[in-house]
Amino acid sequence: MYLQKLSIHNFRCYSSLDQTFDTATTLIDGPNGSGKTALIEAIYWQSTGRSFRHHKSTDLIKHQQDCLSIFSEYITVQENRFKLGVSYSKLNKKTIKCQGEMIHRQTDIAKQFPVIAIDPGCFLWLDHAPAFRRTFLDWLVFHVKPSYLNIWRKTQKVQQHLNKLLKHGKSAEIDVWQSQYVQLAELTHQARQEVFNELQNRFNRLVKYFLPGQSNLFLDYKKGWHEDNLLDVLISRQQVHLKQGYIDAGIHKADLLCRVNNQAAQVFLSRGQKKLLAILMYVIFIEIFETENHHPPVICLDDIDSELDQSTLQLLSDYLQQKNRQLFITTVDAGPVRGFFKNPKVFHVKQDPRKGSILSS
Ligand SMILES: Nc1ncnc2c1ncn2[C@@H]1O[C@H](COP(=O)(O)OP(=O)(O)OP(=O)(O)O)[C@@H](O)[C@H]1O
Repeated sequence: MYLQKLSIHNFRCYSSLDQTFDTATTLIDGPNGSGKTALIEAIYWQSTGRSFRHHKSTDLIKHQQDCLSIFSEYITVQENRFKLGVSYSKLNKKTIKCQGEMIHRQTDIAKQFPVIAIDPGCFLWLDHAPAFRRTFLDWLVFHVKPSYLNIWRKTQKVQQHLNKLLKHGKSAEIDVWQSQYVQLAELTHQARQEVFNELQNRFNRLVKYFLPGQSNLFLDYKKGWHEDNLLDVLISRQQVHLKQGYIDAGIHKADLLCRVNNQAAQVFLSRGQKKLLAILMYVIFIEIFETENHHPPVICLDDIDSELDQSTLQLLSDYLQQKNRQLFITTVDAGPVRGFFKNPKVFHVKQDPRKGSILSS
């Protein structure tokens, strides 16, 4: 599946854009603030309903406009054409249409037209708070095990209720809810552990390939409680939990830890190595996604070249270009990076005072 046509109206700095692409890598270059990221953000937002820059959707509407819309045409491996249109107005009204039919759930679109974005926020994978890596792991588990979403939601609900009881000191009910929480937390942990094992295998393989000098780099999964039995932990800490009004051990404390020689990797690795490692985590996600879904997602990589040296860039671009993946890559200057890709299509973005951002080849 690849994105062949894209029309953007009133999305951030774009008033109107109509562009066709092919399966070759698309390099988008231009000065700071010209609209490179906004272009891949539009592709990502249309599929997922979210911006990777964590802004409210209303911020995406071009200033002084009331509504944005994005139309695209995807071509499947069997050469079938799918027309997709998403519009969003300041009144929070969103309309999604596929082949002219109204679609009510964004997740149906995200599944059918998957787009994965790797942006500078992702590059801080190691430096982010644990919640970021936990969400990353959960995101991976949701894709591998669709039933996980249900378990995860139930666990969150029971945990919220348990915390409410602790806050109001309702000790009589706590035991029952604690046991229920432990059962669900164990299921959540098991699913995370299984997917983590797969993640770890792939991580070890990719580190050997991309960072051969870092043979002491290890990825670990912390489940969120220290002892084997979570119930024992909750019972022994109940007085503390009653005092603070919440449990401090459980699935909300899980994390992925990366170590070099038993030292936290984030304090040891260079900025470029940390960026590469972060990209590798998303490469693993892409690989696992492809294994589960049998087709590659569209990959958007923002600001690829900063902090990566030439040989790393070559390795990475060779790796990403396998399996007919469609890549959209932004860079301030395509000149030095175009040689890393097979016949890339280069587009230049610039701001026009009247028309907003415009694209030229
Ligand atoms: N809702 C909006 N309406 C109009 N313009 C906007 C809106 N939101 C953001 N912009 C502008 O869009 C422009 C493009 O931003 P974008 O992040 O895409 O630039 P970029 O080319 O990726 O820059 P950099 O190289 O610095 O990362 C910016 O100048 C920004 O001020």
